[in-house]
Amino acid sequence: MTSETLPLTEYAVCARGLTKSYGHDSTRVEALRTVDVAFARSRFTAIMGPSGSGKSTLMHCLAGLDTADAGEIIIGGRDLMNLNDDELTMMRREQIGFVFQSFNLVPTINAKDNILLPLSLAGKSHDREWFNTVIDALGLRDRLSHKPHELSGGQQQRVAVARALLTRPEVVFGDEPTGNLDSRTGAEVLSLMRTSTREMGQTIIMVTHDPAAASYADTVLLMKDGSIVGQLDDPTVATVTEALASLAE
Ligand SMILES: Nc1ncnc2c1ncn2[C@@H]1O[C@H](COP(=O)(O)OP(=O)(O)OP(=O)(O)O)[C@@H](O)[C@H]1O
Repeated sequence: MTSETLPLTEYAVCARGLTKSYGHDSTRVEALRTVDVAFARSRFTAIMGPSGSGKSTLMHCLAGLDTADAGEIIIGGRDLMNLNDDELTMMRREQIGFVFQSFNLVPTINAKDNILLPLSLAGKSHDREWFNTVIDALGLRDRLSHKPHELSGGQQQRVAVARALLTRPEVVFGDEPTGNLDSRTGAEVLSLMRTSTREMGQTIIMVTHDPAAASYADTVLLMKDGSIVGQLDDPTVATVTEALASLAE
């Protein structure tokens, strides 16, 4: 998925020359080694690789949750690396959606208010038609008045997905979004995420260790030692498992 194959405007997220290291001298770890990567719009991409290969660092830098040492990260036509703290906060609120393993819902408010929270924080009203489309696609209509503890894990994660989709962000980042769900519920959430790319044009980038989860993506990017070392299109559990095994050799 190099940025040479499509015009730059076709990419939701583009990064060039991304480097990030932790520690100093003998404890120095190069978590990202000059990574160039571009994520086409309306695609579902999974990032995989052995433990310590730099997946989370890459995702956190792309999402503006961590700062790279050098490079460019273009989202919605703006370079994240040049934004001040306030601009970055606005960018994360408006252009970026998040779905975490631990759902991260506010326990004291109901599902509807959780879904609307990013817009409420930005002082914006919601587009009712889009809200209805999202909650119907995610099967949440009869759960809106429930608080998170009154919902199953899968329902809570669907609320988190709805919250991420509601601002129509440039990109939704998922960090092991089905890591806390049983396999059937996880499959349900992943197919809804895939539907959002196909039917709503959403771009999704997900870090996962699970070949079954990755098989829902359009593309798998493979990382090793802080670099992207391969790509699998139309992945299946078998091709992902084989690719991961060959990375471990
Ligand atoms: N805060 C930190 N301080 C020091 N080193 C770190 C820190 N965060 C990550 N690293 C190191 O950077 C490298 C990449 O870590 P990262 O968490 O991005 O890998 P990962 O592929 O997401 O791993 P995992 O699959 O285990 O979650 C690893 O060697 C890790 O030990």
